[in-house]
Amino acid sequence: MAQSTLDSMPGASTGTVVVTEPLNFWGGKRVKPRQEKNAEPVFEPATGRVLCQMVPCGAEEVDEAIQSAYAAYQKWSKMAGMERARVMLEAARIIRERREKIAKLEVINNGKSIIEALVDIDIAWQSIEYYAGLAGTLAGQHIQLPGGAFAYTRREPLGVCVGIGAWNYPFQIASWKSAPALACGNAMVFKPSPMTPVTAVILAEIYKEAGVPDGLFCVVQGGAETGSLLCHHPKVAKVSFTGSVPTGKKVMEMSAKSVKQVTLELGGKSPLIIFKDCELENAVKGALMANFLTQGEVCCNGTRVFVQREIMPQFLEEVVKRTKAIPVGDPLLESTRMGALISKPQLEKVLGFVSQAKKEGARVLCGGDPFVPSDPKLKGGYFMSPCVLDNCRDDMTCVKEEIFGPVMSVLPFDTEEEVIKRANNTTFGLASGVFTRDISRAHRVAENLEAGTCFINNYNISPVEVPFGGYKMSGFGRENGQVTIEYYSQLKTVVVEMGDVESLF
Ligand SMILES: NC(=O)C1=CN([C@@H]2O[C@H](COP(=O)(O)OP(=O)(O)OC[C@H]3O[C@@H](n4cnc5c(N)ncnc54)[C@H](O)[C@@H]3O)[C@@H](O)[C@H]2O)C=CC1
Ligand SMILES: C[N+](C)(C)CCCC(=O)O
Repeated sequence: MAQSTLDSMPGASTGTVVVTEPLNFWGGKRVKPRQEKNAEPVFEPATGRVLCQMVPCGAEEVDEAIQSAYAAYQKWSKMAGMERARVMLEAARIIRERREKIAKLEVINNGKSIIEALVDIDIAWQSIEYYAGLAGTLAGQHIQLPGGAFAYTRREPLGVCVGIGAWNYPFQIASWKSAPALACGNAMVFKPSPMTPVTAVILAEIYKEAGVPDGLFCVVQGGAETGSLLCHHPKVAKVSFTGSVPTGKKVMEMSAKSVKQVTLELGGKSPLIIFKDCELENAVKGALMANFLTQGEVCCNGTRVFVQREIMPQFLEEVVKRTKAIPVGDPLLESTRMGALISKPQLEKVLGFVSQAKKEGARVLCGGDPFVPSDPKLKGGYFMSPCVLDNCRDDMTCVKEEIFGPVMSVLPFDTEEEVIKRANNTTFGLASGVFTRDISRAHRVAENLEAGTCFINNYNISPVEVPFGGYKMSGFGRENGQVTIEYYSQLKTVVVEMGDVESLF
């Protein structure tokens, strides 16, 4: 049953797959929803067809999943880091072996191109492999005290952690959250976005197959209500959330009631600054990478592209030429470079941003329209042509708000000082980028930008060794890199007396 969705993948094409297996997972197996009455249809973005039903978990189901995670945590946390590492390495190996099938299912549910989904799945197993490597290195400190006394610290897990995911990187987000959690000895209950429910449960099955105790990685389906049940549950020690700023604030508020730790990966409106001394072809490629991955539905996208005035004409000519050449269409074809947006409302929202931009005086240099591919089966898909906006000003809606679609806003600038001020004039602070051949300038700009990441002469690469996370309202806490161990563990201090107690009483 479990394997059957994946097993049907090799021959699957767009418009053919229906998922009927239960999508919840706890106690080491898939679990049928208790009542189907609140089922919501899940759509295949490339066709608009119903892919499956998502049935939200209620309070009893959430509690069952958390209890099962807690039981697994008690076993897993007692194992040596090296033993946990071995299981995690096996999980990474299985994902690598099934990468094509998992990527295909991800495409069918998310709409992104297969070429990107394969990279996503690779980054997912790499993250599990990376944290497996760290699991055996967790250690404390030994501190000498007077009179032979000493103290030592232990790095201990938190307990049951909750992961709440967005729909743009469904499998990758589940892996990025569970890998450091599991490496530290925690269990995780993961809730995917209700729009992309089908691949998290595949990860749960793979962890099980690799040998984790039953319940260690659970999946509960649902939306806001299920999410808030998770954030309120007394047995949950931490919530790691990826999504929008308004929901992130609610998650933090709910978690505060029982003092749960929180990691928030929220939205952005990141600046990409292109100086006239850049290598122009690389800067243009960087701008495309910064805006058009996953149909522009990426939180760290560099959607405010500041271009130094002297090179604006050449930049625009090249960026428009390349944007017009992006093959949009069937996301399962290897030649496709842009697939369908996640949903009809999201498509309408993004097109709404483009028409608002026009009203406010922006000029559409290309794209920004609904796109109907010639293949009849894609007629109901949520496609649009990637868009470049010129004549933008800092006060325009398209420059201030996160669009989450394939829309690049280009803004001219004159001086470094001016562009830093304008780049930082936002409540977001997730990422940033700079293209220049002047190395001092590159590092000076990186220092002065208020963002959790700055890419120099590239954009949107995400090696798992490198920490990722926001400044300002883009959130706090980090994912990936060594530092994330600190966000999934706590330090215990043990103080040891070797002599007599000197009592004041
Ligand atoms: N930073 C990022 O990676 C992402 C940002 N976004 C932004 O958010 C916008 C809306 O997308 P949504 O998927 O609706 O984002 P969202 O922030 O509403 O949802 C993200 C996750 O939180 C869950 N959730 C919703 N309400 C909750 C609550 N009250 N308590 C606990 N969990 C809750 C959702 O079910 C989903 O799993 C997008 O248009 C985009 O601007 C969306 C997805 C990813
Ligand atoms: C993989 N990467 C860097 C393109 C995006 C990851 C952040 C997100 O969830 O949007």
